[in-house]
Amino acid sequence: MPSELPLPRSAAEALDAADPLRGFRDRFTLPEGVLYLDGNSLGALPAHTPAHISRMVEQEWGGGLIRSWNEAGWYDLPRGLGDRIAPLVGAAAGQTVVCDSTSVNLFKVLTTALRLRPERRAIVSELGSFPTDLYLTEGAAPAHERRLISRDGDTLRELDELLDQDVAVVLLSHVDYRTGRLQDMAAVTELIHRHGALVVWDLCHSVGALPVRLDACDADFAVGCTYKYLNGGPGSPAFLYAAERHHDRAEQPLTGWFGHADPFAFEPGYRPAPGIGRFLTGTPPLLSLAGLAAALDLWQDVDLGALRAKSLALTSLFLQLTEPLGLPSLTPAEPSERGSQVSLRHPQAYPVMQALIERGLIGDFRAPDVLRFGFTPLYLSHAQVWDAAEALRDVLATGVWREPRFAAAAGAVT
Ligand SMILES: Cc1ncc(COP(=O)(O)O)c(C=O)c1O
Ligand SMILES: Nc1c(O)cccc1C(=O)C[C@H](N)C(=O)O
Repeated sequence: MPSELPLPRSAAEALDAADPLRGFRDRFTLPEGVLYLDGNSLGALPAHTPAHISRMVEQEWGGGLIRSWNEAGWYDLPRGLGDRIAPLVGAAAGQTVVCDSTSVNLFKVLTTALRLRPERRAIVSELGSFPTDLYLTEGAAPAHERRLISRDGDTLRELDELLDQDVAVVLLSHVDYRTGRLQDMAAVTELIHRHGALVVWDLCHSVGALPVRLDACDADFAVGCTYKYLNGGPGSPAFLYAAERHHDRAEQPLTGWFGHADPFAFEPGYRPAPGIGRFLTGTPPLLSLAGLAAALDLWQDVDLGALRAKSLALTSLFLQLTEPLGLPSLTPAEPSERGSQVSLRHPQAYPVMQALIERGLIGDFRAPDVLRFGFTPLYLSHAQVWDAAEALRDVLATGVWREPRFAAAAGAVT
C-alpha cells in the first residue's frame, strides 16, 4: 500500500482556483467535516430550500388554503416543473411532467409503449440494472417474453442480436447505477428504432450529472429521479418524458382524474387530457414539489457544458489518485463512457465503506463488493476529491475497517 498519493494536494487546489463552478458550493448547506460523495443517491440541501418550503407552507397553505390551487399555481406545477426540467434533459416544452415516483412512472411509460406495439410480444432490459427497472418489466409485461442484455458488454452488438420483429420495447439506464457506465443514447436509440421497437430511458443517474439530449436522440419515453443530482430533497417526485409524436395515441394505465381532459367536470368516464398531461394520475405532493422548485431555481444558473467538464475532471482525478491502491474499477476508464461516479471493488466493501463514513467520507456500498463514490460538480471541489482519495488510502493502509464495529448490520439501508 503506497504511503502517499501520486499527486500533492496543491495540484487539486490549483484546479479549484480555475473552476468556473466553484461559487455553487456556497449555495448548499453541508455539514462541516463531511466529504459528501453520495449525491448520486440523495442530493445535498440547497441553502435557500428551507425558506422556500417554509414560505410555501405558511403563505400558500396557511394563508391561501384551498385558493392556492389556482392563486399559487399549484394545479399547474406538475407541468410547470416538467418544463423547467426539460432543458436539463434536452426536451422541448410540453413533453415532461413531474409526478409520482420513478418506479410508478416506469410502469406508466412501459405499459404505454407496449400498447403502442400490441402485435409484438417481447421486452428487452438489462441484466444488473437497478432492480426496480427489472421488477417493473415483470409487472408491466407479465405475459411478454423477457430478454436481457448484459451490463458490461457491447450494447449495440448485443441489442442487434436480440432485436427482431417481436420486440416491442427496450428499457435501458442511460448511466448504470452500479458501474457508472454511460450509454450512447443516440446510437442505441437509432438501432432500436431501426428494428421497429420503442425505447424507454432511465435517466436517474444522468439528469443533473451531464447534458442529456432526448429530443435530438429521438427518444420515445424517459423517466428519472429528482432527489439525486437535482437535489430536490428526499423522496421528491420523479419526472416522466414522452415524445410529442406519441401523445395522441398514448394510453397510460393509471387513468386517474389528474390526467383527465376536464377533471373538475367530474364525469363518470375517463377521457385523457391532450398532450403530456395525460400522464398525470392523482393529487401531486405539493410540499415535495416545493423542495424541487427551489432546487430548480439553482439549476437555472448552471452551464451544462461546464458541469460535464468538471464532472469528468473530478472522476478522472479520483481514478488517477486511487489507481495505486490496486482496487479494480468497474467504471470505464474512457471519460466519454462514464457518468459522474466511480465504483471500486473490494472484497470487504461494506466494512471499508463504514470505516470511511466514520472518518467523514460518505459514499455507499452496493452489493456484493462495490465502493461507490458519486461526484456532484456543484458542491464538490478537486481538493475534496484529493481528501477522499487520502481517506481511502489511509483506511486501507491502517486496516481500521477490520474492527468489529464496521461489520454489516442486517437490513440496514445502504
Ligand atoms: C436507475 C434507477 N432507477 C430507478 C430508481 C428508483 O426510483 P424510486 O425508488 O424513486 O422509484 C433508482 C433509485 O432508487 C435508480 O437508481
Ligand atoms: N431511493 C433510495 C432510498 O429510498 C433509500 C436508499 C437509497 C435510495 C436510492 O436512491 C438508491 C439509488 N437509486 C442507487 O443508485 O443505489
